[in-house]
Amino acid sequence: MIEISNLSKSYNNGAIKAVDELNLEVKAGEIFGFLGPNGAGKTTTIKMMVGLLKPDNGTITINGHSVTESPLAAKQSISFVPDTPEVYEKLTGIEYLNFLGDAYGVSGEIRRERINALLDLFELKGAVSDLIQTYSHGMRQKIILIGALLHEPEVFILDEPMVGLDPKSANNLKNYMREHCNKGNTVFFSTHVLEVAEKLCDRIGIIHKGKLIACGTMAELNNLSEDQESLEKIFLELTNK
Ligand SMILES: Nc1ncnc2c1ncn2[C@@H]1O[C@H](COP(=O)(O)OP(=O)(O)OP(=O)(O)O)[C@@H](O)[C@H]1O
Repeated sequence: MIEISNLSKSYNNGAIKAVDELNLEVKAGEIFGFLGPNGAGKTTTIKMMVGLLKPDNGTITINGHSVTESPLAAKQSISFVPDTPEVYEKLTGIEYLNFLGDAYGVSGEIRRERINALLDLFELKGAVSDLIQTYSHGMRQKIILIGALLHEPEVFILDEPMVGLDPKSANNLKNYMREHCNKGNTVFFSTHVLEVAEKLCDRIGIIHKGKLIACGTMAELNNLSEDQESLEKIFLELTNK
């Protein structure tokens, strides 16, 4: 469960208000899609949620733990997939996964089983002994996803996760997200792919110029728009105001 209250963040000594008094709640068992135009404040919000940026104001609580007051407890239940697949290039895929298994305390048979299943799911088994520096963009994205899923996070946070994935892997990831939430976990992800958000998410939030301008189920968002045709139409109407 994620609770965000009055969250704000500025850059350049206040000249750029990236996130402005954001309030948001995502319940256990929900897939939440975070949408917004370029520069709206999605990545800044996500970086504060995972403890990579300090908020100017407001609070973020993950499964009851404040990200700023109890960062270790909060981070233990999070996995984060950033929008740029930067990863230790001098490790092989399997060395990287074992490193994360050690960091998150996933050991023995469970580690082996999960790594095998996830490598099969994302079709990366053939490359797992190669150095990550030889991986393509999509392969790097996949090894980061596998590493992030290794400890079966209660709260799975992803910044534009479909970018660089081939259609089959993207589909496998979407199915995984749904199964993960069906077990009572939470998924929060940002995307520009409105079709994915419309089909996959239980609820959607739209951020524009740092402010949450809409939030709800597709049915609730439909009620905010004169043109109830598609999420694309609703998004364009709301963010053009
Ligand atoms: N390190 C930084 N220093 C100064 N300004 C920044 C910094 N990072 C982001 N910004 C600004 O903050 C605002 C929000 O940026 P952010 O990256 O959070 O948007 P976003 O919604 O993730 O955009 P995109 O969809 O393009 O990835 C933008 O105006 C951006 O220029």
